[in-house]
Parts: sequence; structure tokens; C-alpha cells
Amino acid sequence: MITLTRTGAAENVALIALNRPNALNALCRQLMQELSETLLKVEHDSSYNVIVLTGNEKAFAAGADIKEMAKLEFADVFQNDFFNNWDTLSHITKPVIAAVNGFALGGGTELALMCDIVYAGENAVFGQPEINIGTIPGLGGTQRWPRFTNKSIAMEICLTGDRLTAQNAKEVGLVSKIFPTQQLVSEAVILADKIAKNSPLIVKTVKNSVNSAYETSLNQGLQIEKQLFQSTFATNDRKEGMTAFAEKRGPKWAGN
Ligand SMILES: CCCCCCC/C=C/C(=O)SCCNC(=O)CCNC(=O)[C@H](O)C(C)(C)COP(=O)(O)OP(=O)(O)OC[C@H]1O[C@@H](n2cnc3c(N)ncnc32)[C@H](O)[C@@H]1OP(=O)(O)O
Repeated sequence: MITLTRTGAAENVALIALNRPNALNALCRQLMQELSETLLKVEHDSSYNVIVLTGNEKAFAAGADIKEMAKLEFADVFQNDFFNNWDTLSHITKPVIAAVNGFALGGGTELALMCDIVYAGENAVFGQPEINIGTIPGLGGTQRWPRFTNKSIAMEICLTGDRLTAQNAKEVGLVSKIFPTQQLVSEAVILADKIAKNSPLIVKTVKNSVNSAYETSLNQGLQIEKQLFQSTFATNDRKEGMTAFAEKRGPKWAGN
């Protein structure tokens, strides 16, 4: 239910595609288990620098599998931890770019919210329709939307289940760029290549620092940024980057 393809100019981009087309990539247990395993494999393989997460042209993911969830009782989801591993994506330290075409509803939107950068195809449709089926977002929607946008918009999205077009999603701050559907994945790979040209060590540090803005006060965040900035001076890649600039040549990253 997941495909992993090595791509990019330097073959260091992992293109991970959700591949359950008959159910519009609905997030069932098996798909999420395979996604989690694939993400961890890429995370621990130093030959990959950046991840692009996509679906197909009709659907990124139409949400958690409603037919699978319909059978569950409270004990299944609470005691048996049915959704164990579903948030692996939010713990990945390499940059993750979502390339979203088609439906990204419920858990599909929440996967996009976990990514670092979201590119959308012109036909992308986002939304949190959980309220329409008697539940609430459970993969971070009620927590991440208010951090991406404002309370009024977050409430409207989660309380109505209304859909957002790619343009709406860009206006509320979820999506950074919109592309024609068929161009989307290659544009995401171009972006991944640009990021992958930098030192993986420093890229990881930037991601860590930006993400801390979502967890801390401004003063705490500035303190974290200062410490991380100082820590780059303990790396060979920082020395190499600055020396290469002064010597008017491209840097050669050692990754330490
Ligand atoms: C601690 C961790 C907790 C994790 C909790 C996660 C919380 C997340 C909750 C959710 O995501 S709830 C689900 C939210 N999503 C939806 O409500 C969307 C449901 N789908 C639709 O409304 C429609 O399918 C569509 C997306 C508008 C597309 O409509 P269209 O008419 O184009 O196609 P369909 O014929 O409806 O679909 C084709 C095929 O796919 C199946 N399918 C679609 N979505 C789902 C789904 N979410 N779950 C299961 N199956 C889905 C659909 O049933 C069709 O299959 P068949 O009937 O043809 O076999």
C-alpha cells in the first residue's frame, strides 16, 4: 500500500506514495503500519536527505478508513491502542514535503499538517469532515490548525467539515504553492533537490529550530535558536560552508 522510489538529481530524495487507489488512499491500519515502517527506514538511511510524500492524482488520502473504524469500540481505540504509530510522520527529522493532489480529507489533511512544506495540485481538496460522521479530528487537526491559522478559521474548518480548495488552503497558510496537477510531484522533487544540496546536519538543525516555534514562547524559542546557531560552530559543515564561500567554490559537506 506504500511505494518508495529513489529520485532527485543526486538520487537522495525519497518519494513515498500512498498506494490504495480503490479506496482513495483511505488510511487503514495496514497502510499506516507500512507508512510508518517506510518513514523510519528512510529516516535511518543516510543516503536519503529529503522526503516527498504524495498520493495519486485523485487522492492524497480521503481520511482514516471509515469502514474499518465503524466496527471499533472504545476499548479498541483506547486500551488496545488501535492507532499506535499513526503519528510517526510528525517525529521524522528529515524534511518532508507533501505533494497533495485530489482529496486530502480528515486524516489526509492531518498528514499534510504534519509535513514541513505543503505543495498542492490545482485539484486538491482539504477539510476536516470528521464532525459529519460523529467524531473529531484525532491526528492533530484541532491542535495544528489553530497554530497554522487563527481560531476563527480553525473552528470553522473543524466545526463544519466544509472543504477547502487548494487556493483556500493557500490563503489560510497550509499550502505554500499550487501547481497544475500533473506537474505537482516533479515540482516537489525540484524543491527537495534544492534542500538536499545543503548539509543534512544543518538542514536537520533548521527543521528542529523552526518546529520549536510551535512548542515554546517567543523568548524560549529565541533561546533555542541561539543555542542551535552556536552549535553549528561545532560542526565541520559550518566551517566548510563559510570557507567555501570565501574561496569562491561550492561546499563539500561531510555531514558532521
Ligand atoms: C491517535 C491517532 C488517531 C487517529 C485518528 C484518525 C482520525 C481521522 C479521522 C478521519 O479521517 S474520518 C474520515 C474523513 N474522511 C471523510 O469523511 C471522507 C470520506 N469519503 C468521501 O466523502 C468520498 O469518498 C469522497 C472523498 C468525497 C470521494 O467521493 P467519490 O464519489 O469520488 O468516491 P467514492 O465512491 O465515495 O469513493 C471511492 C471508494 O473509496 C472508498 N472511500 C473513500 N473514502 C473512504 C474512507 N475515508 N474510508 C473508507 N473508504 C473510503 C469509498 O467507500 C469507495 O469504495 P467502494 O464503496 O467503491 O468500495
